[in-house]
Amino acid sequence: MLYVKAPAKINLTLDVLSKRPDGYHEVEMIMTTVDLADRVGLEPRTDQEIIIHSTSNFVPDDQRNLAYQAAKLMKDTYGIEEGVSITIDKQIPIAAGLAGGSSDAAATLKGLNELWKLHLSLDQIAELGAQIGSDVPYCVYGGTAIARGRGEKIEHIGAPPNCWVVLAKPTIGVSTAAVYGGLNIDQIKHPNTQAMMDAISTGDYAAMCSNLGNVLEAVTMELHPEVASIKEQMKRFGADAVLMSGSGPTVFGLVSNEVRTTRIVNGLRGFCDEVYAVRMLGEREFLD
Ligand SMILES: C[C@](O)(CO)[C@H](O)COP(=O)(O)OP(=O)(O)OC[C@H]1O[C@@H](n2ccc(N)nc2=O)[C@H](O)[C@@H]1O
Ligand SMILES: Nc1ncnc2c1ncn2[C@@H]1O[C@H](COP(=O)(O)OP(=O)(O)OP(=O)(O)O)[C@@H](O)[C@H]1O
Repeated sequence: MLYVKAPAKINLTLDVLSKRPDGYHEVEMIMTTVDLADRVGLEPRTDQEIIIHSTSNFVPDDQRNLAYQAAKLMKDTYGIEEGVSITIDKQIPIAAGLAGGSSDAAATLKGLNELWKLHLSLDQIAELGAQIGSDVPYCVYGGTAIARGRGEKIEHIGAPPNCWVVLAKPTIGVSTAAVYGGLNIDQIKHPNTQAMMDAISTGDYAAMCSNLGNVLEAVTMELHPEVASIKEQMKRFGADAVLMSGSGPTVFGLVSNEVRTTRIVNGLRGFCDEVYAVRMLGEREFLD
């Protein structure tokens, strides 16, 4: 069995620039990987089947699974005459805005590249991944990056200043399509992406905190007021800055010290079932 780590991401910024004729939105967003990860196991099969086993009952075990779609795409593109059993040890909350499914798909593509000895570069794998979902190319590389286009154009940047990240996911799941669909482009309050880039490149933690921003947050909060109340709680318990990740509903808080991190996690446990304290993984070379 070949095991591949599939880490979650958070969005430090998420801006929407325009709506495209193909129905997607032109985005500009800074993402970074955190050390909360699924583990994807790949085992070759002599038949042609792609079989999914997952530790979660809430993840589909058929062609709707993004890991299944990744394996099918790779098999069809390169004419592979064998199958694969894929085991997903699910640790990342589902439909959370943390790119769990996209990361499983990216890990599957990277693992099958080895298992099937395809010798593809990361760039080639990322290009394949874009056919599965907008977040998959970023997940193929991981680390810290600014993504543009519909999310598939990736430019790597340095690691953010070191801190703790508290993640809290309300029990609701969110449909990404519904959130983008609810966005009113004319009323967007754009985050300052350049200021966030500068904060990261100079290692300025306070500036990173004050420049967090996500234009989808207001849309998801309107649909799910729980998101606003978790943000409030997290601030009240002492986070330095709080934001919703991706299309939500997971809220993350940045915290500079460990004692306060523990206090926030313990405080939130009363309000929220899924709470985690994690670190940013920063640069790509620290991922494995
Ligand atoms: C919210 C984010 O997670 C932020 O990283 C991503 O933008 C969404 O990435 P994803 O879940 O991989 O999205 P996809 O599976 O490609 O698209 C799901 C749906 O979201 C909407 N969508 C997605 C990406 C984008 N740039 N514009 C969009 O309008 C579309 O309605 C699309 O049908
Ligand atoms: N391997 C997978 N893991 C989790 N969900 C999956 C997977 N494959 C397909 N799905 C489906 O995708 C939906 C979205 O789940 P996912 O956890 O990827 O959302 P997300 O974290 O919001 O992703 P993103 O941030 O990329 O929008 C789920 O409702 C689930 O039915």
